[in-house]
Amino acid sequence: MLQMPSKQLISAGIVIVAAGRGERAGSSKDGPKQYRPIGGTPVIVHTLENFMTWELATEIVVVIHPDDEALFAKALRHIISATPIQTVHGGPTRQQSVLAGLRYLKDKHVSHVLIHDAVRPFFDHALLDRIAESLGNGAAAVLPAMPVTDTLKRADGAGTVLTTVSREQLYSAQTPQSFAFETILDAHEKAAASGRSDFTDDASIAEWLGIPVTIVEGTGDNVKLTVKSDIVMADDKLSASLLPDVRTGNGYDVHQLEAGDGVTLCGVFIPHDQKLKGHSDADVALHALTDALLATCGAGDIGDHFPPSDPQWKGAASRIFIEHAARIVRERGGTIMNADVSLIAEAPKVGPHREAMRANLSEYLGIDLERCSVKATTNETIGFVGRREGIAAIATATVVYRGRK
Ligand SMILES: Nc1ccn([C@@H]2O[C@H](COP(=O)(O)OP(=O)(O)OP(=O)(O)O)[C@@H](O)[C@H]2O)c(=O)n1
Ligand SMILES: C[C@](O)(CO)[C@H](O)COP(=O)(O)O
Repeated sequence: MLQMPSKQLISAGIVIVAAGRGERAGSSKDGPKQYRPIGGTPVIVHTLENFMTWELATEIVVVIHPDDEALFAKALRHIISATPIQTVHGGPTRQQSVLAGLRYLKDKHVSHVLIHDAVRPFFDHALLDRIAESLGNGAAAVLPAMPVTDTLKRADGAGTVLTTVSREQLYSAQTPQSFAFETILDAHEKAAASGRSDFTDDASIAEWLGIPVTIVEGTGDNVKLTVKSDIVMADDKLSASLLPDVRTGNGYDVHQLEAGDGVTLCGVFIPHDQKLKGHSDADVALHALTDALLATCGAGDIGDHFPPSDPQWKGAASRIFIEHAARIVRERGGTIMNADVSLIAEAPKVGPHREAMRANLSEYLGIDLERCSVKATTNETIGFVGRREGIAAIATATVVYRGRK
């Protein structure tokens, strides 16, 4: 007779707790740590996709904070699968959030439940299968854990070591902690009724009631993203496996010359017997470079952002325009790698001012001087440039955006 693998005997509800505030990770414009991008995608999306592609997951509920509705909806836009995801609101402690998720699953006919921290995105299906196998073999409570490998110290509040603690028999607890559904729901209800809300994991609630907890081997990668450096490390790890997304943009601009006292090029004023005509300071070089930057992320051109018809830009320093473009690039995940400007002018001479111009670009764009280049050529006395009727500029920007898998 064909034997079913014991993991197939379970129908697994999944509770993903994501209602924490992530205080230890510090604040960020992306919201609490579960919504911060790693490798370009919010942490919680990695976690969700990992469960959604596991064959035994029958029902997934995500426990979110009431303030995070919009953040969660935005994160979901990264998910291609049509699998519906339910949400419920969590409570002030992890324990209360888990109970909210378990209560949601009450009438969903799942035999077992896997309870997981949203901020542990790096588990794999092999771990889930080990857990399911153990549950299928009759374990009431399964804890993925790793033996402690560091030497452990107990210290006083001032940071002085009091003693070395033996690591024998010590394990570091991970999630998903997994249970026979009715058993853990009942245990959580009892813990809540007792007035306790300080259990930091679900296995400890089972232990509190004398329910045996079986350890299965966790994975070294299944770390909880707790502090800021955990998130930086996770981002580096994922970003390294992404394809580089290098984009170049070019820009071109011309301004007419008329009688005057000097021209401003790359933010440097050069005394001259002519000036450039324009609505702003007519810095043709910065205008071309602004367009080049905007072109790396399809953000239109300088006129879209600073219409010449708008009186507020009359006489404006073009530094405003280029800093605005650099900000847009950064907001869209870009890192400016190189900025290259070629000026085409019969006069004045650019050479003596070139280093000052590069220094300005470096300051405006917030990048190293060696990534900023300014070159100049005459037009060999021909054409409108050669007749000193105008100055032209061509610019190229190179930007690396966060890559894609
Ligand atoms: N009231 C809470 C507290 C925590 N969690 C979730 O439980 C997991 C446990 O991770 P933890 O690092 O403790 O998260 P936070 O409580 O957010 O972190 P902190 O203590 O630094 O504020 C996280 O996915 C977190 O969102 C939750 O759902 N509800
Ligand atoms: C559930 C848990 O992730 C297992 O390691 C952990 O107990 C959460 O505890 P924390 O104190 O909220 O970090």
